Amino acid sequence: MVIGHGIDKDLMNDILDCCREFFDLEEEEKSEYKGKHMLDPISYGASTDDPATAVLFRRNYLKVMVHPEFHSPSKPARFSKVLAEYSKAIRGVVRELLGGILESLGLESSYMDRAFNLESGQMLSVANQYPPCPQHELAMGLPPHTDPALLTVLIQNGTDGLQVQHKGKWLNASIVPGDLFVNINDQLEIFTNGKYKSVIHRAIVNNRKTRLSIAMANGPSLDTIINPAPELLCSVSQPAAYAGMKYKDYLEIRECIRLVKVIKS
Ligand SMILES: O=C(O)CCC(=O)C(=O)O
Ligand SMILES: [Fe+2]
Repeated sequence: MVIGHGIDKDLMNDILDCCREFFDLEEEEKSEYKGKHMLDPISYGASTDDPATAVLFRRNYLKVMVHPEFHSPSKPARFSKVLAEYSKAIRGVVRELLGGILESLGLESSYMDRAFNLESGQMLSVANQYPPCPQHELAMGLPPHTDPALLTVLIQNGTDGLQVQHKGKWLNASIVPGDLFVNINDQLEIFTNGKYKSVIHRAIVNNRKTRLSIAMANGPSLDTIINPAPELLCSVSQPAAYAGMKYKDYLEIRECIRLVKVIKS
């Protein structure tokens, strides 16, 4: 949890309101964004659209690429302005956090631009809406997963539902409005050669209130290959435990694995 991050609370409430207003639009207005490919600049969808997730999962989502190119749905009217401002603020916090993480490993914070190409890094805004579900104990919002990027920064509308796996147990993440919940992602696990682990998490649903969360996923640029940092390796005691690949290929392989699961189910 990150507090004292300096992001205006009104801005956090505004972006949550904009996402809620987007989900409240008529279905025809949202349908132009129905996603086809995971690298579409804007994609809107529901777990019920996908045969693999239709029965068990209850989630609507809106994914928007906000960096290095900025995109935004045209409605609600102020969405674009608020999303641009919020993305910029999150990028600032992420730079600070990554700098601290690199220093904690004895590395220079300038690694961020050399190794991650953060200046042209891919940033994806993922808004998740989980409507109340009468049989909530039989359903789920999002299945257990790790996020593929470097760091994800999440906020929510005051209703909990995120769970994090720790020592084999699911722990509820209670997120205070105004705080930022930050997860380590796969590319950072690779870079640190497993010293920092990508966090396994999932979202559960409730039978009372709609939950809204916004996860800002901050990755390297799509062409970057992240390898374990040579400074953290020793050929005898700490050999590289991961093989790097282009971030774009990594994302595509993950998507293929997901689709294979859909076909098999
Ligand atoms: O809604 C949540 O709390 C989790 C969202 C999430 O894990 C994601 O968007 O990757
Ligand atoms: Fe996630």
